[in-house]
Amino acid sequence: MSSAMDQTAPAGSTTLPEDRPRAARRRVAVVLFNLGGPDRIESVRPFLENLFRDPAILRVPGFIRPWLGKFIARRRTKAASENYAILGGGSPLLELTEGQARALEAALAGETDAEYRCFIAMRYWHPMSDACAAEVATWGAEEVLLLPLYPQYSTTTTGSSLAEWARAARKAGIDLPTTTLCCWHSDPAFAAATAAMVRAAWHRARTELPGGVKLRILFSAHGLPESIVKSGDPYQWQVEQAVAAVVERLAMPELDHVVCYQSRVTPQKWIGPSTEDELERAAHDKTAVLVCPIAFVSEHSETLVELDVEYREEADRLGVPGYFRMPAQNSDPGFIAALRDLALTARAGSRRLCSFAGGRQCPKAFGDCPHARARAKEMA
Ligand SMILES: C=CC1=C(C)c2cc3[nH]c(cc4nc(cc5[nH]c(cc1n2)c(C)c5CCC(=O)O)C(CCC(=O)O)=C4C)c(C)c3C=C
Ligand SMILES: [Fe+2]
Ligand SMILES: [Fe+2]
Repeated sequence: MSSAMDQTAPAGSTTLPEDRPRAARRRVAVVLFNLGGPDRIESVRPFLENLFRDPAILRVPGFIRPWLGKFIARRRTKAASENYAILGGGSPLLELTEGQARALEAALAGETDAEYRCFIAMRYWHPMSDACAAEVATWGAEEVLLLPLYPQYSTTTTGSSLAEWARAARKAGIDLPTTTLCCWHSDPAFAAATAAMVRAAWHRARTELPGGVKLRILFSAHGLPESIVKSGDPYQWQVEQAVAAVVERLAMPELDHVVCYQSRVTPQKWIGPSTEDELERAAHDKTAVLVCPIAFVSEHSETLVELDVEYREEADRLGVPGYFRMPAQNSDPGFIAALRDLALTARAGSRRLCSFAGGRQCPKAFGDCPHARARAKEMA
C-alpha cells in the first residue's frame, strides 16, 4: 500500500504548439488545482488521511489534528471505499482534469505572445503540488498562472490549494511572476456556458416527463460546516451569486429553483438546506427535480455516486415524480472557452471585479486576487 505522502509523476499535458518559434514566446505554466481522488481502493485511506490532516478542513488544535484526522479517515474509509468501488475502484477526477488541461492548452495554443502549458496539482492525491512544482520548474516556466478549478472560493478548497502551492513552489525554488485566479463564480462566460448546459438538461427532462408534472431545479453545491462560513468563508455567498448569474442567463420566467448543499461528512451543523431535504420537499410538492451541480466542474464520486445513485434512490423511495441530473462541465467547449478567457484576462491584469467575503465586492483586479494571496500567506 502506498503511504499518504507518496509522490508519483504528475500528469501535466505535453502538447506543444510546435508551429511557432518557441524562443519568441514566454513560457506560461497554467496550474490547475483540484481536490484529487484515490486512484485505487488501497489509496482511499491515505487519501482521506491527507484530507483530514489539512488544517483548512479539520479545524482543531494542531496537537489533536494528526490523531483525530487519522481517526476520522479510518472511520470514513469503508463508506468512501464502497463509493469508489461503484466507480470501478477509483476516482475519475484526474483523468477528467487531464482532459480539461489538454483542452485548455489547445484553446490557448493560438496565442502569439506566450506558450501555455497546463499542469495539474491535486490537493490530497497524486499528482500533488510538490510533483507539479518540480514539473513546472523542469519545463522552464517563466511565468505562472494559478487556476483553481473551483468556481467559488472556499478556505477549504482554493485557499488550501494555494497555500500548499506556495509551500511547494518555495521548496522547488520557483520565484516567478505569478497570477492567481479565484472567485470566478459569476464570470459571464462561465455563467453562460453553465446556463446552456442547464437549459439542455431542462429540455431533456421536460421531454421525458408527462405533461402535467412540474419541474424544479436543485442547484446542488458541496456543503460546508456552518462554523467555517461564520468565520468569514465566502463560499456560500459565492454559490448564491453563481446561481443568480446562471438563472439570469436562463431567462426562464417563474423558474422554480433552489440552492442546496450535499456531501455532509462530519457530525457538525452544515449549511443548508440539504439536497436531501429538498428531495423531501419535492416529493411533498409532487414536483420532479433536475439536479444541477454548481460547485463541481468535473464528474467524481459526489456526482456519479452521491447524486446518480444515492440521491436518485432516495428520490424514488420518497416518490419524487422524476429525477434528472445535469452533467458536470468536464471539457465542455463553452466551459473551456470561459477558462481560456479567464486565463487571458487575468494575465492581462484586466480590472474585472472579483467578489470575496459576505456580500462585499473586491475592489481590486479580478485576476491577481489579493484575497487569495493573503489567505495563502495566512495558511502557509
Ligand atoms: C470536512 C470535510 C470536507 C469539506 C469541508 C469539504 C469541502 C469541499 N469539497 C469539495 C469538493 C470535493 N470533495 C471531494 C471529496 C471529499 N471531500 C471530503 C470532505 C470535505 N470536503 C471527503 C471526506 C471526500 C472524499 C470522498 C468521501 O469520503 O466521500 C472531491 C473528490 C472526490 C472524488 O471522487 O475524486 C471533490 C471534488 C468542495 C467543492 C468543497 C467545499 C467548497
Ligand atoms: Fe469534499
Ligand atoms: Fe478575491
